[in-house]
Amino acid sequence: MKVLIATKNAGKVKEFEFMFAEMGVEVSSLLDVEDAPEVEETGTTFAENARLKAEEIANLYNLPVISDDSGLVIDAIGGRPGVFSARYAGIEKDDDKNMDKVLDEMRSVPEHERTARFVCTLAVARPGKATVIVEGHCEGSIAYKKTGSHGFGYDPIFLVQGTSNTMAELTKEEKNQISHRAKALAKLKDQMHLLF
Ligand SMILES: O=P(O)(O)OP(=O)(O)OP(=O)(O)OC[C@H]1O[C@@H](n2cnc3c(O)ncnc32)[C@H](O)[C@@H]1O
Ligand SMILES: [Mg+2]
Repeated sequence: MKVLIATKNAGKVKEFEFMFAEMGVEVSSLLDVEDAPEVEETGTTFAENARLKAEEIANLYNLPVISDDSGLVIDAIGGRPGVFSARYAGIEKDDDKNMDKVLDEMRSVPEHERTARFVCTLAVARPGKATVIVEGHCEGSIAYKKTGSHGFGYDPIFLVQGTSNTMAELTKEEKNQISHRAKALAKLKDQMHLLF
């Protein structure tokens, strides 16, 4: 069994490969597809963007697909970067620049006001059928500096709630136990038949 994930983010692909392997399912992504389109993320919510990405790719290749729209929501700055997480510091999707921008905006925010969460919205789209959308959250707070080298995106500045570790200090096994992406995928577990 194989499922197409409608994403070009290599960090997401690795996590899906790991989580789907436990279910005996192989994963491919738009990184394996020549000339895959760049779907414009014009939505104002994770769910709208997840739907846009999944439906465009499902209709184009006439296959069931899963898309992932995710990001970091920080309370002290009005929920930013939110749906702009990938391109917060510019269109070139530079994780380091994105984190630097967040750290800079959060420099004078005291510890108890640094609460944040990762959100992951997954959409399952099938040609000619209704799209299914699920969401997972992972609570935490924003560190004052980057620590750790695992994971991707904002992981080095995200302190996991109830620990003194950033998400980037966790092993992939640990992250995939508690992450927003793992929680969202768990909600799809009894709907896997939609994909095959
Ligand atoms: O749209 P696709 O092709 O899937 O890839 P993308 O990188 O553009 O993905 P999004 O539009 O969903 O943007 C989400 C951004 O949020 C961040 N992000 C999402 N999940 C994360 C995670 O588990 N850890 C750290 N950062 C994460 C990361 O910077 C992503 O680029
Ligand atoms: Mg994107």
